[in-house]
Amino acid sequence: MYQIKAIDEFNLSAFNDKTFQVSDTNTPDAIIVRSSNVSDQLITPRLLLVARAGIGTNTINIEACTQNGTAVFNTPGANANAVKELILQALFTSVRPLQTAIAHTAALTGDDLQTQAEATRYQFIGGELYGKTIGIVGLGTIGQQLADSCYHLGMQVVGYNRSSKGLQAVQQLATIDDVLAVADFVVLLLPLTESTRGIIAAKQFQLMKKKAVLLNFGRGALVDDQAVIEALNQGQFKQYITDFPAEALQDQGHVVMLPHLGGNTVEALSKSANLTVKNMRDFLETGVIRASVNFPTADLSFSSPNRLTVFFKSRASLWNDVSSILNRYHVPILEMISNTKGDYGYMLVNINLVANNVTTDQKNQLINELKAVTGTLRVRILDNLNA
Ligand SMILES: NC(=O)C1=CN([C@@H]2O[C@H](COP(=O)(O)OP(=O)(O)OC[C@H]3O[C@@H](n4cnc5c(N)ncnc54)[C@H](O)[C@@H]3O)[C@@H](O)[C@H]2O)C=CC1
Ligand SMILES: O=C(O)C(=O)COP(=O)(O)O
Repeated sequence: MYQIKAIDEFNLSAFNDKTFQVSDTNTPDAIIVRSSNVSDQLITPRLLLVARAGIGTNTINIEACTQNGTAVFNTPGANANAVKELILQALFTSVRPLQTAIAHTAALTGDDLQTQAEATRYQFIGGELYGKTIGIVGLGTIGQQLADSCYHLGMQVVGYNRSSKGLQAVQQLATIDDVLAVADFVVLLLPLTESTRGIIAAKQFQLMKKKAVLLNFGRGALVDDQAVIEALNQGQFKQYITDFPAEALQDQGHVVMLPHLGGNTVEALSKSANLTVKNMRDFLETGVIRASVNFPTADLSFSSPNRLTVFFKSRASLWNDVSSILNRYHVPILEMISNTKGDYGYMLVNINLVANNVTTDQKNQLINELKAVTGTLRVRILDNLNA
């Protein structure tokens, strides 16, 4: 029975069956998590997978997981529309003073509210997004969806991504600095990695238009908060809207903080949770990987009573070593698939232990011999639950 540990709040009813047990153990087989930190202490030899319901994996030590033979999953695209809509809402709110206008209207007293409201509405003259330039830094799933929406709103859309995307709605510029120099609104939608940490700092603010608004929906640490405060104080740009609150930014003028709301819609949470459960079940029960952060894709129909799965650091004669061990145990290979991702590989091998009279002891010996093959990082033999 697989022990599943949930680090954040989840509805785990999908895991209450004979195969899975939700548990508070510190040595789980699988972890399900949102944005919380996954402590390295949980990456034990027993840990088969970490499933991130969401996209950002900066709170998971991916390298340690890979070396431990632990697959890491996330849910690409599941919350993209939610984030896009929140950014649009933030953009609209940044050009029309809606909150103050609503508060002002609510505070009016007397008989003729309409006349009073119209007499004072000049205080709330806003601007339009139409015709303005939006610069999107990070043209992944969210960035592309945002670019399309902004294009259809009549905005000029420029963007930067480390790889060229060939997008119709976006004029892709060569550097982030090029984007900062021309944009009225800059939206950060990068993942947090060693190369993106602090990517927007003092030098970048000097390039921005004085009336520009910076919207950070990627991660707080993409931006140097102290430099934000200084740049705003010096009037180098107009406003910082961030989905990642920080003490340094509290009570600072021209800073708007949201409590990490981007993916927080019923629809996005449900899509992420469903995909997470599917990723986990597929991998634990059949070894199949449709999309993982660190394991290669591998999908093979589980048409045999048993299946061997091996995650390994690629090496020329590894397959020869694995197949000769299977031969020695008289286990024929019925079907197999092997794929690589970077330096690592993953194979699914359909086998039949029952027909070949392999005892439980022999099966355990077989697993130990396979684990001893140079380069193997995780070896599993699965029983076909539908056989
Ligand atoms: N505020 C919120 O609640 C949410 C925030 N996010 C953040 O937004 C990020 C993007 O999300 P998605 O678009 O779904 O992910 P994605 O993986 O589809 O897109 C990321 C894009 O960034 C590009 N990129 C990576 N490193 C780069 C670099 N150094 N320079 C330039 N481009 C680089 C990639 O090529 C890719 O196009 C996530 O990693 C996460 O940190 C995502 C979802 C919700
Ligand atoms: O998917 C992401 O990267 C997000 O930032 C959303 O995270 P959450 O699941 O809302 O904690």
